[in-house]
Amino acid sequence: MGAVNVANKDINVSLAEKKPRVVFVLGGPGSGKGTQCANIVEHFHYTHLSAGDLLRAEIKSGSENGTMIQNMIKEGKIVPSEVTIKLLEKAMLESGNDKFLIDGFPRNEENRAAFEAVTKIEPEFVLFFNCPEEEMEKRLLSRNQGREDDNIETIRKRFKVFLDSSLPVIEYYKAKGKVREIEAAKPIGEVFEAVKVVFTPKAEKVVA
Ligand SMILES: Nc1ncnc2c1ncn2[C@@H]1O[C@H](COP(=O)(O)OP(=O)(O)O)[C@@H](O)[C@H]1O
Ligand SMILES: Nc1ccn([C@@H]2O[C@H](COP(=O)(O)OP(=O)(O)O)[C@@H](O)[C@H]2O)c(=O)n1
Ligand SMILES: [Mg+2]
Repeated sequence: MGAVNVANKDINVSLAEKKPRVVFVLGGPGSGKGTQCANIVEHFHYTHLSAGDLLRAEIKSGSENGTMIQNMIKEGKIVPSEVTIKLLEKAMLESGNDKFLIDGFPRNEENRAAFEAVTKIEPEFVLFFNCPEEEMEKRLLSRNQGREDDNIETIRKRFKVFLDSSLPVIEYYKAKGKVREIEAAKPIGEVFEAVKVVFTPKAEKVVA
């Protein structure tokens, strides 16, 4: 235990020193977070860290937390932030980059407060993909990535968790003027046009 704590403290200290730039990418399940993050990486050279992908990799790695994470994902529940934040911190340090898209995190108040307390990082802004449930449901049911949570029963639970726990986090950042909202129920290219505007520096926008 002692060694683990020392290692975590070191990670927190070196992340705080690096002061990475962070954009949180939020939106309901199937709103297009992962798809748009891939486009943003290509054009704006951020490193994409999906909390869900990191948790799924942790299950595959055979970690001692694997079974707990797998059960929570199957139920659409949010994994304790201690687990998710450790994975995010490790990935940030290993990447060597200094700007990150953190996709699917923070998903509840506990995620948000713990990340802030542990890393001392405030997001530059929050990119919020707003999409009607009906459209998200259609997309998830045809995603075809073999995910154990893309079935109608789990999807309904994830929608409820989004409304009850994740929307309040978006409201929290709205009150701070940090939310950049995108209408996500359009074709992928059109959504990305709106995303580009958010990421393009203001001076360049005037010239263009
Ligand atoms: N604008 C869009 N229009 C139609 N389908 C989309 C759009 N954006 C993403 N998709 C598809 O919807 C599914 C969910 O997208 P994904 O990016 O994985 O969303 P999220 O990460 O928010 O759950 C994927 O199969 C993806 O190809
Ligand atoms: N911050 C997070 C992100 C995801 N997760 C879990 O991982 C699942 C899938 O997350 P995801 O971001 O890959 O899902 P999508 O919104 O991309 O469809 C969630 O339903 C949660 O069970 C979590 O517990 N905590
Ligand atoms: Mg995703």
